[in-house]
Amino acid sequence: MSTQDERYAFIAEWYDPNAALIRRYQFLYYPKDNTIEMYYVYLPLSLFGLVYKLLKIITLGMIKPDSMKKMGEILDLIFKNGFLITKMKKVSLSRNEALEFYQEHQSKMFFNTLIQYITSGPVMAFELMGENAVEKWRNLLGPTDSAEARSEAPYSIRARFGTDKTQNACHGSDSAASAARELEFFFPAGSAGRRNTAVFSDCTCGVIKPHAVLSGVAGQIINKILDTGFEISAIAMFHMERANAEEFYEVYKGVVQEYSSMVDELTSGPCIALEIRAQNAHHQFREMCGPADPEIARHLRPRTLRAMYGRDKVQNAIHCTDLPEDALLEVEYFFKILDR
Ligand SMILES: Nc1ncnc2c1ncn2[C@@H]1O[C@H](COP(=O)(O)OP(=O)(O)OP(=O)(O)O)[C@@H](O)[C@H]1O
Repeated sequence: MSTQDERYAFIAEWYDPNAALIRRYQFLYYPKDNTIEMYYVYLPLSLFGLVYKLLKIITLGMIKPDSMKKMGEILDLIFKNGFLITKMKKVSLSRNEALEFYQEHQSKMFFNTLIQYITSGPVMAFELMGENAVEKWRNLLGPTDSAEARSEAPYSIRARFGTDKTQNACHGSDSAASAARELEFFFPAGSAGRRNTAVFSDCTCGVIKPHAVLSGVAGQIINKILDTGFEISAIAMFHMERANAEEFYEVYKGVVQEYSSMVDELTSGPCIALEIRAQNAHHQFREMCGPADPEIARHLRPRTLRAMYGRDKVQNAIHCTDLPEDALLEVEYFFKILDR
């Protein structure tokens, strides 16, 4: 081949969060005129499913009722162990939903106890992505029995947060096939899935921004919010469309210079929306977030979330509702309108 005909071919993969699949592209680079060509490599959905299964790169994780108060620490461990969380939602399972989810255990002696336990309070389901995710997540969980976990795998999640054989902190799919079924149970393709747990009263809205989620500090932020005594009554991950982000930030349009950059940031990756409850939630939570500019926050209020996790006025770690009268509207925007 002459240098005139020379070309370099690359396969690039991009995880499309809206479609929840990996899109594959072929790039061709032609040195003779410095041009590129790009082709979308089409694989039917079923084949993508197969690829997922073969590579075992996604799995379902769930924080069980006994460990929901440790949600922040558990999420932090997940990020530190190199997983990507691509979907997440706090839900309350009804008895029928629990029976369906744990159908494979219906003949077991412990079945009734298990159903009672898993419906005793809200749980948090999440999709985890990473190399060999099914096995890696099960290893991080440790043995089923928390006591055994403490002696055999002392750094595992069940050793650290579990109580006994039933109350063992977290669940993980046991195979790629179970992962596919369980992910479909919580996050069915083409619909919002299980109902979120928002209560829409005495609340305010918090949104952990994409830069903070992508840099792996969302667990620490959630931990601090819980430690301060706020209730996180609803939580879900969103991948915002531009039109939605513009609508959400509508009140800042023409008022705040950074409006367009704020929209860019909110659409740059996954964000985590929270319904925060407390007495005087709006005021208290704003106090905890601190001044909008992290530089100012670091000088004046160094223990606030923006001082600790913010980078600049746009990437300031967390959004909190400005005006008390907008608090419920913002919570409704995420948990009634976007998560229908
Ligand atoms: N012997 C038991 N006594 C009481 N509860 C049990 C017992 N064995 C299992 N369980 C409960 O049932 C769940 C499902 O049991 P399974 O055998 O699938 O364990 P696992 O695969 O380690 O856990 P999980 O499916 O939740 O990830 C356990 O996580 C635990 O909550």
